[in-house]
Amino acid sequence: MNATVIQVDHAAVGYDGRPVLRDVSLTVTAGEVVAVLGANGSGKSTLIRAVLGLVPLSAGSVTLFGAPQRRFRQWRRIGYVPQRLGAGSGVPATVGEVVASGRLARRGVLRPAGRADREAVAAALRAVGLADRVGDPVATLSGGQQQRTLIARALAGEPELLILDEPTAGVDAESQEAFARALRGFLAGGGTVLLVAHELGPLRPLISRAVVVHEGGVCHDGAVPEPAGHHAEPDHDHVHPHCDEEPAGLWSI
Ligand SMILES: Nc1ncnc2c1ncn2[C@@H]1O[C@H](COP(=O)(O)OP(=O)(O)OP(=O)(O)O)[C@@H](O)[C@H]1O
Repeated sequence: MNATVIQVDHAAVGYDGRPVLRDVSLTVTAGEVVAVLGANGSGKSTLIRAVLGLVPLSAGSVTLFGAPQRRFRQWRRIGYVPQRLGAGSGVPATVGEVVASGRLARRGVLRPAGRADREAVAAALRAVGLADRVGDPVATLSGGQQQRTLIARALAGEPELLILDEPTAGVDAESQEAFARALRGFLAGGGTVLLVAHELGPLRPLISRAVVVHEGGVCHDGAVPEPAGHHAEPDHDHVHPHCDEEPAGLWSI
């Protein structure tokens, strides 16, 4: 059996005392691609922030690579792509600089970039199809290309686990395909993925398991729900996860 990469046991999270997640348990093993699905505001981002220790648990526990999260120090084993940078973040950095920043945790800020760093940055840019944009300011890229830049930054750190918050939301078809290709390469190298998604699109065949969050709890953990009803056309791949005990219709996401 593959090693456990993420284990969440009976976790509860709240903001300012308001509960958002309650009694959530989740296991991700090496080589899996687990998609977290659910309606807006159901707590998907909160769940992955809790896995990363970016929000504290009010109950339960998180284990990363077999270590209790509060004692875990090997953060370079994890690449994180947060939800989209707001438009006009004002960052004048070039694509190459942003991707190179993904090497910092590996090389230490004070050591100059070496050949391995440069090669990792070049490989990550090729993986997302942006090698020809290396010198361009990030602000001049489309939203989808900016998202690919953030994915390349995470890949450049050569992580074992990628955690992605809606990597394809509002991203054009070309960027979605580029992302699916990059993910395939990452998986072929033995990587593990936890991602939040609304539309699976070209990612669908890569997903090994879906976890559906509803009203702060996990109501489904298993096969990827099929697109339903009039959304079933091939070009419309919204996911409509249902839970047995819930009436249909509550689930549109
Ligand atoms: N930093 C915060 N402070 C206070 N409340 C928050 C914070 N972040 C999220 N929330 C609230 O927690 C709930 C869950 O939010 P979360 O972002 O986890 O949902 P989500 O499922 O990822 O939603 P979406 O699909 O819209 O991204 C929402 O009601 C949200 O308003």
